[in-house]
Amino acid sequence: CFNLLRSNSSRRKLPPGPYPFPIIGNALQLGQNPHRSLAKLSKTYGPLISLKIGSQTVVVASSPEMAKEVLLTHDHVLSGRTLIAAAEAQDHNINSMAFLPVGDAWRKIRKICKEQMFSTHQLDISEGLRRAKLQKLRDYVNECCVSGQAVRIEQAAFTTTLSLMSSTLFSVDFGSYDSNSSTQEYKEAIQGVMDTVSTPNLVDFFPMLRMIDPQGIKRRAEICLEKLLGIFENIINQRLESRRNNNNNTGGGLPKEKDMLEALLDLRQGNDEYDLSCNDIKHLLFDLFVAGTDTTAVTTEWVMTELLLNPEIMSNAKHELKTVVGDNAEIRESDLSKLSYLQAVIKENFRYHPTGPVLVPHKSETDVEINGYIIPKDAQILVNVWAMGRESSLWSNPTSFEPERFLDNKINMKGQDYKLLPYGSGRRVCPGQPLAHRMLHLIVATLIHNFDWKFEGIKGKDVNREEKFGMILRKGVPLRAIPIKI
Ligand code: HEM
Repeated sequence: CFNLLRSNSSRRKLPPGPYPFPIIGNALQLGQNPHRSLAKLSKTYGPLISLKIGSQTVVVASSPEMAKEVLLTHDHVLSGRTLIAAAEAQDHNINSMAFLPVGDAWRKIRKICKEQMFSTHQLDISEGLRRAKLQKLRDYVNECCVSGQAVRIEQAAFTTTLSLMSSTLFSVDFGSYDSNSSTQEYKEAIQGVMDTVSTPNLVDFFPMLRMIDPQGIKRRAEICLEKLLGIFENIINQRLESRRNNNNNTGGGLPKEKDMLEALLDLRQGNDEYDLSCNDIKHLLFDLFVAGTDTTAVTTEWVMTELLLNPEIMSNAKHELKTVVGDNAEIRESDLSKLSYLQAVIKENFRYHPTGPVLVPHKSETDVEINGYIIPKDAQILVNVWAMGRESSLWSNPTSFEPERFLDNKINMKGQDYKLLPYGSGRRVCPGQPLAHRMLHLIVATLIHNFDWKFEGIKGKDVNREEKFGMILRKGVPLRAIPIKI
């Protein structure tokens, strides 16, 4: 009885929201597209709402003001992560930057990422590793031109990001455009991990089911994580071996790799502040690899879809590339800052098709008061950036793709403009953004500077903007397009 009274009184102070059904709470109200259902609910109940999913309280912020409250004003207590069963596979949760609570271990990894791995200096010295991989993309699309074959854009973008990421991280090329190659295996493992962390798991909402794992999600996660972590362990061991051999070779060994693994291993020497164990490095490579590959590939597919659906915008972007890059097939990373129209296209894409529609869920570490409402300790916090991108009070013609809206303003994507937050903001902001920015612009620029594109099939019939919800918002129907050599 005491508990009942308590839950009723705390319910009164919670942000408003639909009344929860017993046991399941509001689960059925979320449907296939929770980002859209939550956007609708926020129209009824306001920009800060609360729901119950099983035993979990979920709070959703859907306006720039509420996003700022969550990600800036109260960021220090709202930057936790809800522990989900899938993340416990291979003890990843206790080693992972993406799942560790904000504390010393997490801070150390973030500092290394910011200052050492994703610094402009480190990215500049690893540029050469990426250049050759874009040549491979051009070669592949050229072959498709010759054979008149359509390119499955998400597949090609995935292979390219896999190639760019594995080269940047440890100078091994995992990406091959040959459909029978091991690329498919990596893809399955990476997307397997993404699926296991995105699929709503009953266990996470009804903890008493933990032992049973009724959907088998934890078991699947164990398989995918074991596979990828095993690959990274081998790569680290081989690199340690070759560093030892190089040190023993007094006549000057092989030139040092310029990749991030080498930078991480160099840092360990006599530097406690940056000292990560091999186990830490293995889990870090895993996080970067999984968080960086699929996100960038899916975003590329959305950008290409919009460019194909909007021929005038495609033509403007091509014209800018011709002016800045000239007839060179190769786009240099130093060209990117001069491509303001292309940058506007990518921003507009993030507004319209944010890759993480509700960011990655945060968790409140204590009770917090926002706008007179209590966000209880351990609540899951979502920021519905998808809803903000479609809000007509924030954007004119929100359902129309208009990169021009970003040409005359200084809105950036670094987390300072709360109406455009594709990488989040505050303590948990995406650490890989500087690399993502380069990869994304390079892949799109390479595809459109060197080729014309036309839809396979009839425009409008086969190509649409249907979405498939998950931690990443995928295209419902994959884009296939036919390249034409310019
Ligand atoms: C289009 C590309 C990308 C997008 C849209 C994106 C977006 C995001 C978002 C929204 C978050 C969650 C922020 C939050 O919790 O509030 C995040 C976290 C993260 N991202 Fe990215 N990301 C991208 C690419 C990358 C790349 C290339 C890497 C690494 C190489 C990366 C590594 C990470 C990691 C490790 C986290 C978790 C950080 C933490 O919890 O402390 N991401 N990203």
